[in-house]
Amino acid sequence: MHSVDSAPAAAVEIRDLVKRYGRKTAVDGLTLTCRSGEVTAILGPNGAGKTTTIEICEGFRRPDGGLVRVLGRDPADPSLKARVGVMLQAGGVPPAVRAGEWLRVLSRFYAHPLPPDDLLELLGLREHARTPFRRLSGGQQQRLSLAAAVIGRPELVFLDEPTAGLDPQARHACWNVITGLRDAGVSVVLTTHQMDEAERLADHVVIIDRGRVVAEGTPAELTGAERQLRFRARPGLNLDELLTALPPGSTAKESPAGHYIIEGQVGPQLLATVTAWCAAEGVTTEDLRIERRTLEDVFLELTGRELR
Ligand SMILES: Nc1ncnc2c1ncn2[C@@H]1O[C@H](COP(=O)(O)OP(=O)(O)OP(=O)(O)O)[C@@H](O)[C@H]1O
Repeated sequence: MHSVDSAPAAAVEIRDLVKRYGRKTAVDGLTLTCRSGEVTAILGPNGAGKTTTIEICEGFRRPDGGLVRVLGRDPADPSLKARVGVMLQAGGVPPAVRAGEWLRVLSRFYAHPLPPDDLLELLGLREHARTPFRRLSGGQQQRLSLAAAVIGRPELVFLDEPTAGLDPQARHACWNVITGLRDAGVSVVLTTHQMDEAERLADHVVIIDRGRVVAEGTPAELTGAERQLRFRARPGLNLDELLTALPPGSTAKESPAGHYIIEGQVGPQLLATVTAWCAAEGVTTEDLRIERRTLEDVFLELTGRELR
């Protein structure tokens, strides 16, 4: 029996979401689930519909179609305010307010806030506690926004490109805060177009392109455990012929044009066979390497385009 009061199985449930801006369809039938207690990364190139999707979940935009449930409720439900953390862009902070003061003010709205000083320390902002918001650098303002999103110990946090433009040290500080949230059982939904961020942080990765989900899974599921041989060469190589030279069970594909991927028992023997075949065909290879697939590769293979 389904009870209305039971805890939702999913932190966020999105079904057949559609959002149009005039004639432009930004989100085009998107379906995804963000599980409770997990970090879900929504990964996609510029304009894929990530921000639109997340702003609909935050209750800032209304969808044109489909269903969105956040902690089992409509995103506009006012009771979500105390339970959901949102990382706002700089706009929400009074320019003259000092960083530490801002966190202290916000913390008073919550029953069990995180200590503001701990957050400043974690995010490398301790020396800037007395700096007015307008005097903080862009990256410092961004970290303060992250602190503001999590200070109320929310059950769920939405982070739209939380580390875009940060230097490596600040990025790591943000990653630590995000993994700390997950360890504390908080559900995190973040958008990114940085592969390493998704691979590093996410339990579940949803790759979107042109407003639709093109693939999803754990980073390991998406990239596969297998190693592969990759190289670039002129487009249109006769892969059927190459396959006859390779051990049974090997696969070879060209995706996109001029980019070749061989999978199977990837080792010295396979490498030698491929290079010998290319030499016999008069094919010059570039960038020949054996490696695990990255999310970047997955995206390129799925869409034929680079992620950035
Ligand atoms: N307010 C708006 N009015 C008109 N078009 C919009 C508006 N907001 C977004 N779009 C368009 O909708 C599409 C999806 O935009 P969105 O910002 O959701 O993508 P994104 O994946 O977050 O991209 P980015 O990584 O660049 O932030 C884009 O083509 C964008 O130009």
